[in-house]
Amino acid sequence: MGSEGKTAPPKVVCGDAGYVLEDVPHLADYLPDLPTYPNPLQNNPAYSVVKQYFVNADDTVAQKIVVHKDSPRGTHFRRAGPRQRVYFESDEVHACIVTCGGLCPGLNTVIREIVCGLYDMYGVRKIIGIDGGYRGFYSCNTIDLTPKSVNDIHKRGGTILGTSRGGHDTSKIVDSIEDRGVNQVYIIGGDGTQKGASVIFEEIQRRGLKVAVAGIPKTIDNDIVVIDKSFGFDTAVEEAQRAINAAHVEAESVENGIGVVKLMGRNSGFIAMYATLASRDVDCCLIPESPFHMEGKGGLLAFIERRLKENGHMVIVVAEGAGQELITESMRSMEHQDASGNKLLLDVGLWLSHKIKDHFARNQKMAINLKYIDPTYMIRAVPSNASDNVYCTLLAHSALHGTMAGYTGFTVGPVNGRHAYIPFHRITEKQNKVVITDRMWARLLSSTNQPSFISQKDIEDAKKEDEPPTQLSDKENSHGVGVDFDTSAN
Ligand SMILES: Nc1ncnc2c1ncn2[C@@H]1O[C@H](COP(=O)(O)OP(=O)(O)O)[C@@H](O)[C@H]1O
Ligand SMILES: O=P(O)(O)OC[C@H]1O[C@](O)(COP(=O)(O)O)[C@@H](O)[C@@H]1O
Ligand SMILES: [Mg+2]
Repeated sequence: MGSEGKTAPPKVVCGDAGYVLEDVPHLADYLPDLPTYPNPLQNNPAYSVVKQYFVNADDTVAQKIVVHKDSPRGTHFRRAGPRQRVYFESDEVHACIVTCGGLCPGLNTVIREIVCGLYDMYGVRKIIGIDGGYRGFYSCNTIDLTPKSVNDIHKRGGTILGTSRGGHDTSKIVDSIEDRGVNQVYIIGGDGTQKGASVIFEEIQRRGLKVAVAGIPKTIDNDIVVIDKSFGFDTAVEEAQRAINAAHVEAESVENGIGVVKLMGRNSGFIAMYATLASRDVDCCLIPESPFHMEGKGGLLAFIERRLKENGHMVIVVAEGAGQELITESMRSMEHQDASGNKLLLDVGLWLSHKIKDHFARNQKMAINLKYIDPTYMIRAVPSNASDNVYCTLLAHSALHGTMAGYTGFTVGPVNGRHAYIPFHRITEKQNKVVITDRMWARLLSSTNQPSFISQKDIEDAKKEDEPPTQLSDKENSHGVGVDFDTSAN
């Protein structure tokens, strides 16, 4: 089937005034003679009345929206949405959906909306779910998915398909795709999953198969670059408020009360930062991007003493990846990894709680009353909130419009509020991190009045970096927290 060849280089198109399109692959790139069909949406009673429903073939989305008079137009991505012509007939499509990596609110909503979208908009009838992440591709069990079977799943946390870490064997996965006759693969997962999706796509292309591969970015940590934010993040921040409120109530009810709340965030502290900014009850927020120290003037312990003297209580929010180097210094280093190769973290919340208790007990300066709350999995296991549900729907629709139109090897997501198809390599080349020399972290520091722990070297390093901004980093181009999604064309 088709011509077998090497992996194609990234598709980059340059235009006038510094315009660059970082395009995504298309089935026609390696299968040039594929037939096309009119998009069945043009006869769909709900959608046919929409003015300009189909996306113009040349529409692209700018990565940078704040520009200066003379600045080049910069990087663009192909705009997501339905096309006039599609590369699959309805009864030809055999789609599969897989969820990988850690849980995240909204996984079930994305699954539901892919199934219902393919059924209702494109008349697709063959959709299966892969059981338990990538390794499910080489088990016999698959789950038949219909609008009826997925009808209520968005009200539940987790993923009805199950998930796993590790177990990615590219050629076995593609063998399974080929053997089952699957021709559209929807892969929902984080940075690790998108790396896996990228190599699956490359192998499919190498074998010359008419199989479209779409990635839907999932990460509660919001550590995926380029896109405005990831689904489930808002829900997580909202759910974290309950834990912070509990910590605050406990802390202010006793003399010298300290509430320590640990939140998720392996390498990126977005949940902790936004939960802190939203709550206003937090006195100190510790994230992986901002190394801190305990002892001495300007250290965390001195700050705690000061805040307790001023207010009589305090709340500390700590992201799970914060202070790892401090813990490994004081314990024997344990370099363990999970099945996907992610570093296993030491419990910073417990460590911090012991350190604080020990400090006040040793110095006998004041009696403290510390409560440690670890709501991490409770925050991850809840169903998505209303706004994440709508966002998940748009992601699912953008993904299936893309595959029906023959695009492949892409991740879908909002870039400056407009959904775009982004090549895998742009999503997987680095992680999205809180930039501690940006305005958003400054807002946090000013709201908590905690020590910044930022050294002159951090400031110099940040100045040297000249990278395109990401949305939540609140650099020049970002929207900050709120992203107004244009729902009209997704
Ligand atoms: N570099 C990689 N190449 C291929 N597969 C990968 C890669 N990194 C991770 N994976 C696979 O992706 C899946 C999820 O990865 P993981 O890091 O656990 O979660 P997440 O996708 O949420 O970041 C696992 O099955 C893992 O084997
Ligand atoms: O206990 P698990 O399932 O390995 O998950 C823990 C990890 O999952 C996360 O919430 C999200 O990580 P992924 O996006 O890689 O799934 C991390 O913050 C956390 O370290
Ligand atoms: Mg990850």
